[in-house]
This record gives sequence, structure tokens and C-alpha cells, in this order.
Amino acid sequence: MLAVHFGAGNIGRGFIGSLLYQSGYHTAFVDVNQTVIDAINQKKKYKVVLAAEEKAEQIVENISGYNSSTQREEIIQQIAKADIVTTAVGPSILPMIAETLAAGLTERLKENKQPLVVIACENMIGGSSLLKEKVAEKIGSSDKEAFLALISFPNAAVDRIVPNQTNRELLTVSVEPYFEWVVEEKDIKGEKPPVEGVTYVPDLLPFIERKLFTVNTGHAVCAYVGKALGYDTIKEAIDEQEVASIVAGALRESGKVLIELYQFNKEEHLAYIDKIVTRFSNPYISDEVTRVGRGPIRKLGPNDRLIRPASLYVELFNETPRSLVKAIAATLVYQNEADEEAVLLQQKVAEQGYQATLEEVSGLAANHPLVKAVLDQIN
Ligand SMILES: NC(=O)C1=CN([C@@H]2O[C@H](COP(=O)(O)OP(=O)(O)OC[C@H]3O[C@@H](n4cnc5c(N)ncnc54)[C@H](O)[C@@H]3O)[C@@H](O)[C@H]2O)C=CC1
Ligand SMILES: O=P(O)(O)OC[C@H]1O[C@](O)(CO)[C@@H](O)[C@@H]1O
Repeated sequence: MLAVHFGAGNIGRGFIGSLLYQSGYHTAFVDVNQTVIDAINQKKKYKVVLAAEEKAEQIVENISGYNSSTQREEIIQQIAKADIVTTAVGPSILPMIAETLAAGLTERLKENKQPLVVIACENMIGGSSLLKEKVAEKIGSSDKEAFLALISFPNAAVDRIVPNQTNRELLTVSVEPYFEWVVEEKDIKGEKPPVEGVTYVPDLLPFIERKLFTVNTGHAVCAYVGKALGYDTIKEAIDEQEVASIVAGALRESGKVLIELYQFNKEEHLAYIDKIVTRFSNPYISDEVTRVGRGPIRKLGPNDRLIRPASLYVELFNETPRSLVKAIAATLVYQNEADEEAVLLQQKVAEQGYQATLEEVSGLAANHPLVKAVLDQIN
């Protein structure tokens, strides 16, 4: 079986690649990083190390690498015969891989009438749907019918903390032991891909929102509040009482929203929160607040981990969520010269002030109670 996977980075190698190998796939990694592609083709294997006391290791083999900028034709041929396509490139990159993916699918549809599943494994709601929309724009009208009949793009939620890597061996990835990969089954055409470790569910929304508004909300709160208080890593930040209590408060708030929306069992959800917070303080992982806080404009988006739970809280309970407000304020003042979005955010703040910037990036109306609450917090 052949898997084509876009994005041979942390989650690509450390999570998706690992499960694909375990399930018997050959994985053709596609990336723009030539050094990583060369290493994949030279070594033909890499190590995944579990960040836990016993440091168990898995060797991932049966891999090859292609450069998405220079090897378009080869990638098209791989897609034409693939049994699954996956991505872990980041939400903003999905539109950029759509052209090559569309060309590969067009080539495939000439001869290959087997259904194909394409799964975007990104931290966002509707990642595969977005990819489908971008790919569909590039499929010619004569192929549209076959494209719609044979190629499915089920949405997915992926959860495993894979920090930036500092190993001597370039391809080695250190990952937390915990993982969850949930895929929505309802629109899959043909067989569900036999990937070990994937949980298929009829409706993804409760799973992705539970994950995004717990793991990613908690992580983001820890990163931005931690940075504001001078901490460099997530562990240092969560070990500090002030940060821990804002994270706990924010997760109680997003939890209240999730319980109300999806009727989750309260005790089970509180246990889920505790488990997530324990993952943040894994002593075998050093995860920088700047990695977890990367892309603050995206993270202040209307459907992302801070604004959506906060605005739902206002909508459902007619109250402002105090801890989420603190975290949004910390995000709005977040500075990191090495992060393009952080630089752009502060440029906007300098040019138009906090209120207009918050309204622009979050989509909140000027009279939304969150806007005033965040500005009061900053002041
Ligand atoms: N690291 C983590 O713990 C988790 C990350 N995710 C999600 O996975 C996605 C990837 O995140 P990471 O692996 O952490 O980032 P990363 O930066 O380590 O990996 C992204 C990879 O995509 C490659 N890339 C960029 N442009 C490309 C293009 N045009 N074609 C092909 N490859 C391209 C980069 O060179 C890089 O190797 C993101 O959406 C993230 O939210 C989800 C769950 C966990
Ligand atoms: O990958 P993003 O969306 O930039 O956000 C970083 C977050 O994603 C993860 O990398 C994985 O869920 C978390 O470690 C962190 O909360």
C-alpha cells in the first residue's frame, strides 16, 4: 500500500508517518525542505522516540521523499497510484499544495477508478473540506464528476504533542506517548483506510471541538500568558501557580461551553481536562512557548481556540469568561520577532490600536462584550 504524505515535519514524521508505517504503508513524504527529503532518501528510515521515562523507540522504514517545489511530475505519479493521501503542513499551506494534488488526482482519474481518501491532519475545523475546495477549483470540468464520485476528503482531528526537535540525528522525532487520530467516516467513498490507531466516527464536530478547545486552548493560554510572565517553555509556565490557575480557569470556561453544546458528561470532561494539563507538564518534553504560540493572528481567528470558546461562552451564558479574556489579551500583546504573524500583529496594533486590531483579526463586532473586556484587561 502506498501513502503520499505532504509535510515531513514534526507531526508528519512523528505521528502520521509512524502510524502509516505500522499499518503496512510505504510512505512517500512530500516537503519543501530539501535537507529533510535528502535525509529520507539516503537513510530510508528514521527513529520515533517516546518522551517518557523508558524512552521506547520505533524505527520507521519503507519511506521515500519528494521535493514539492522541484519534483512535481514524480509527485503526480505517486498520487496517481496512492492508496491514501494525508497532510500535516499547517492550515495556511493547504491552498499551496492544492495545485500539485489536483494535478495528481487528474492524472489518477485517467486510468485508476479506485476511490481515494485524502485527510488533512491540521489543527483546524474543516481542514480536509478546505483542501477539497481548493483542489476542486483546479480540477477540469471533464474530470469533475469522477473527482466527486471517487475522491473523498473526510475531516479529522489529530492530537499528539510533538515539540520542535533538537536531536543529533536530523530525522529522529521525540513525541509524547499519547495520541488520538479521529476521522469522520460519513462521506468516505469505498473502504475506510486501514490505518492502525485511527478512530472513525460518524460526526467529527464534537471531537474536533473538544480537542481544539481543550488541548489547543489550554496550550495556547499557557503559551501566551506564560510568555507575558517571562517563561520560555510550556513546562516552566504551567509549573507557575499564576499561569496554572489561568489555564485551569480557561479550560473550565471552554469545558462549560462544550458540556452545554454536546451534553458531555461533566465528570468525564473534567477528567479529560486533568489528563490534558498533565500532558503539558511532561518532564521529558521541552516545548517552547513560541512554538505553541506560533501564528497568533490565526489563533485569534473567529473559529479558533480562543475566540470561539469565548464568544460561545458569552452567547450561551450571557457572561464574559474571565480567564479566556486574560488569555486573549496576552495574545494581543504577544511579541516574537521570529514569528511573521506576531510581527504583523504588533504592526497592526501600532498602526490602528488594540481595539481595531482585535476586531479585524477576531471578526468580533465593536460592541461585542469580549472587546471591552479584553481592552480593560490590557489597560
Ligand atoms: N506538532 C504538533 O504537536 C501537532 C501539530 N499539528 C498540526 O500539524 C500541522 C503541522 O505541524 P508541525 O508538524 O508541528 O509543523 P512542522 O513545521 O514541523 O511541519 C510542517 C512541514 O510542512 C512542510 N511544508 C511547508 N510548506 C510545504 C509545501 N508547500 N509542501 C510540502 N510541505 C510543506 C515544512 O517544510 C515542514 O516540514 C499543523 O497544522 C499543526 O497544527 C497537529 C497536532 C499536533
Ligand atoms: O499547531 P498549531 O495550531 O500552531 O498550534 C500548536 C498546538 O498544536 C499542537 O502542536 C498539537 O496539538 C499543540 O502542541 C499546540 O497546542
